[in-house]
Amino acid sequence: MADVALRNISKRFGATEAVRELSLTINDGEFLVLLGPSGAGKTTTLRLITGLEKPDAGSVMIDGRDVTQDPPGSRDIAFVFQQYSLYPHLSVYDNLAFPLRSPARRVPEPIIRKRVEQTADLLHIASKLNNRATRLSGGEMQRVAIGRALVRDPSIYLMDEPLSSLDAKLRAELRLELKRIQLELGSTILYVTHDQVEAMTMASRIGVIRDGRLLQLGTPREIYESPADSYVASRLGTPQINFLSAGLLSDVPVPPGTETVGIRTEHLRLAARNGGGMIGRIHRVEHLGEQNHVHLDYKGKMLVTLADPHQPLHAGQEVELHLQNPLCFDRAGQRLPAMAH
Ligand SMILES: Nc1ncnc2c1ncn2[C@@H]1O[C@H](COP(=O)(O)OP(=O)(O)OP(=O)(O)O)[C@@H](O)[C@H]1O
Repeated sequence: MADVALRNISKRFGATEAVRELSLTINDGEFLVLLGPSGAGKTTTLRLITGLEKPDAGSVMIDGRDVTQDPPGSRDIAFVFQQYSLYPHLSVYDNLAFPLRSPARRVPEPIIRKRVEQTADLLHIASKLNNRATRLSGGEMQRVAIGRALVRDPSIYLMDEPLSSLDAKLRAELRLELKRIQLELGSTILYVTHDQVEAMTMASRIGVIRDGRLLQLGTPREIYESPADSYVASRLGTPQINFLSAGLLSDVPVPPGTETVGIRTEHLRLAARNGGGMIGRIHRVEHLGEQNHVHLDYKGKMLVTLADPHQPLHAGQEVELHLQNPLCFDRAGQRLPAMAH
């Protein structure tokens, strides 16, 4: 495995600036997740690393070597796509062996067998090695697709939303497995997704990307607790963070220059009316089993928060809102440091 670095990389397609002056280092053994909406430039970033696209400016470095002008085949990168790209007429075994059988590699058959069997064990598909690739469930196919990357020992694995075509249960299962495998093998992975749960659970660090720009890079905790701006704050957290104009608050100390406060569910406590300043009216309570989503109207603005299912709350009820350390943003949406206590 190796370090991979992008230095000030830009790529334009006609009028679209897909990637703008993006710099990023993926450290050896790191699981870095690029999180961003559709069209943010995630796939283009991966394609620039593989060499399938050439940057207009900037460079790609692998282990300190500038590979910007090198052809894709020489870069020693394994790529897992969104859709499983298996050879349908081949068995699972032959699909897994395929990357090792290229004439350039000349890997002896006994070593291929060993690598394929180890990989199949790792992915819990050892019993399926003789199946035709098409005779597998969606989850098994995607395991084989991931396995085809894992049989090799490249500088880096690039993964483009590899779990997005699976149902929620399989996604959750493979998320855990991918993380386990990455830790076990010490692999370097750059993984792109628009799914915040994948980013939060698997990443060593998350890079939040929008309109081709890297907005913030940090551990999941840093990104969640100390977002650089209101957009980054809105990318993580369920229910989504609520934004309120600072002028609507009463008795909540905020730093000078605060235009908007960001209220996550853990910043908001609902209580029975008892003379407090901020009164909201419950609009709807959604019962989700282990918790309730409470939608409430505060001065004409709808807020959504979580509440304990045992707390007696119902539509039409008036409650007090108690804010604890909400996030504060200036006019431009940049986060302001919290007030000293
Ligand atoms: N070959 C191309 N020709 C023209 N425009 C392109 C090309 N590839 C990407 N783009 C544009 O560049 C921007 C970034 O696209 P990219 O595929 O990198 O986004 P993404 O973050 O991977 O999105 P998604 O999550 O939908 O895959 C988009 O506006 C897209 O339309």
